[in-house]
Amino acid sequence: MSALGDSFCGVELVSIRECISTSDVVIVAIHREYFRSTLQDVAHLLADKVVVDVSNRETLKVAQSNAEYLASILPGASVVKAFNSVSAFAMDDISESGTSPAVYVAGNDPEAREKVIILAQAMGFRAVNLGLLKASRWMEDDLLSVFPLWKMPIALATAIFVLAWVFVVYIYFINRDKPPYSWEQLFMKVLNKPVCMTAIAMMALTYLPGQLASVLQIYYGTKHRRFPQFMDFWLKCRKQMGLVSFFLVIIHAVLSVMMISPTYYGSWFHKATVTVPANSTLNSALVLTVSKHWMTWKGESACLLGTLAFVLMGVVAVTSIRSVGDSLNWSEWRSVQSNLGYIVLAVSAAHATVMGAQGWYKRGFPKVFFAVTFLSVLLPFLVLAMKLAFSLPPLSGYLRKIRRGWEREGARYGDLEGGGNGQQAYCNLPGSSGGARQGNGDCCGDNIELEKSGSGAAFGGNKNAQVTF
Ligand SMILES: NC(=O)C1=CN([C@@H]2O[C@H](COP(=O)(O)OP(=O)(O)OC[C@H]3O[C@@H](n4cnc5c(N)ncnc54)[C@H](OP(=O)(O)O)[C@@H]3O)[C@@H](O)[C@H]2O)C=CC1
Ligand SMILES: [Fe+3]
Repeated sequence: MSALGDSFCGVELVSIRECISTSDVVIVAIHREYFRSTLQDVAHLLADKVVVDVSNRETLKVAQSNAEYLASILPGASVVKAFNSVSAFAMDDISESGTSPAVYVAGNDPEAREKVIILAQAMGFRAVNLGLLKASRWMEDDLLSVFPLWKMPIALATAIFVLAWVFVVYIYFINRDKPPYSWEQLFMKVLNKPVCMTAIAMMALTYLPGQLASVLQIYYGTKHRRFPQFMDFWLKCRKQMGLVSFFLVIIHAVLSVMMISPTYYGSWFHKATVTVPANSTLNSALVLTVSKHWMTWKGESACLLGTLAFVLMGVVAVTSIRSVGDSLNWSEWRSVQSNLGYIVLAVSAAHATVMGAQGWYKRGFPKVFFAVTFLSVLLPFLVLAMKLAFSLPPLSGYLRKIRRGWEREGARYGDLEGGGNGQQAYCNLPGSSGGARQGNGDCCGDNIELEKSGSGAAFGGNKNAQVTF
């Protein structure tokens, strides 16, 4: 061993027994399958020591985490789960990167946990105390799931897009004797419509669960009841849904700008007409100069509203980046994520309304339901109407009371332990909405107390995701 030790850059190589006898904190850096064979003979030596499990699993959702399994092999030791989310590369890199990655720490013995937190901080990491060892299940699961919060928003956006595309093709190509567009326009002009419909629908769906949560809180008469599981998940995905919407808005804006011309947007431009007098006799060639293709009020206002929506949505999206969000205080973050978010939704709906309103009037009921712009604004206006209703008395005051802990007589508590996201055992998990029981009903997080475990504002996810208590 001493011969080998020279090649370990000053790290002393000793036997397991010697290592244990000379250390207060022992880091077990072996794979789970070797825990028992390696450690059961020295379990008595590890009694009263802090044993750190850094291992990871290969399968999701097991009844017992690696750390809990280790604790069962070492009953006398204080097992703490930590460092499993930090790769060997990150360990090496931390001194140069200038950043401090998070190390999550969980263990049943608070003193042992504190020791490991101090150790992690001394190594340059940002330690996050996750509480009891049960949280190690989440710590191990988390590394195995790939973009868990993106799957639903992307699947939903794809489904809406496909439906919208089929609808657009039907109303413009199949349901018309003389299609208004050529098949050559399928790639931009026609495609841009379902893109726009999907973008605005996703934007509305980002803010809808916050409003539905308000409905549920009023119905329950208390905030101390979990939301249904799908609501909890929906609330958690709002950031991803908002970003999916933003990416679609970028595509819509670029496609629209490329097509802006009287040929593509006839009603946005004044017609340039040349009148040849009926009795004129032309002795020379007639020269027609067609100019003055400036936009009508409709074209200009639609462009203005579209640009405003795009830029403001960019601001909301940028503040959803954690490092940017962290630089804002609570009020600033809330103003952007909630108030500005609803303004973006309203401006986007106004953009589509300006473009379509004349057409809706001409079509009349029920043909108006075949108008792309009309269908696009239904959901946004529903969400905005709900937001308005919950922001005005008497509902605003009633909701505020509920969110500050007041409970209606005969409040519907439901099954407190059922539902939720199954993560309630470890309430302060990063990125979790902490179970829907305290889930913040409102996108805007009207209630700061809720934010500790609440789901934060719509787009930004959970501002206080890293809060530990
Ligand atoms: N590598 C990484 O970036 C990260 C790793 N982890 C976790 O750390 C642990 C170690 O990972 P890593 O170092 O990459 O893996 P390695 O395979 O490189 O190392 C495994 C270690 O386990 C020992 N070992 C192998 N077989 C046995 C056995 N039969 N009995 C006893 N000990 C044995 C090895 O000892 P020997 O040298 O004598 O063969 C070696 O020290 C794993 O649980 C992993 O999940 C966690 C986060 C990041
Ligand atoms: Fe548009």
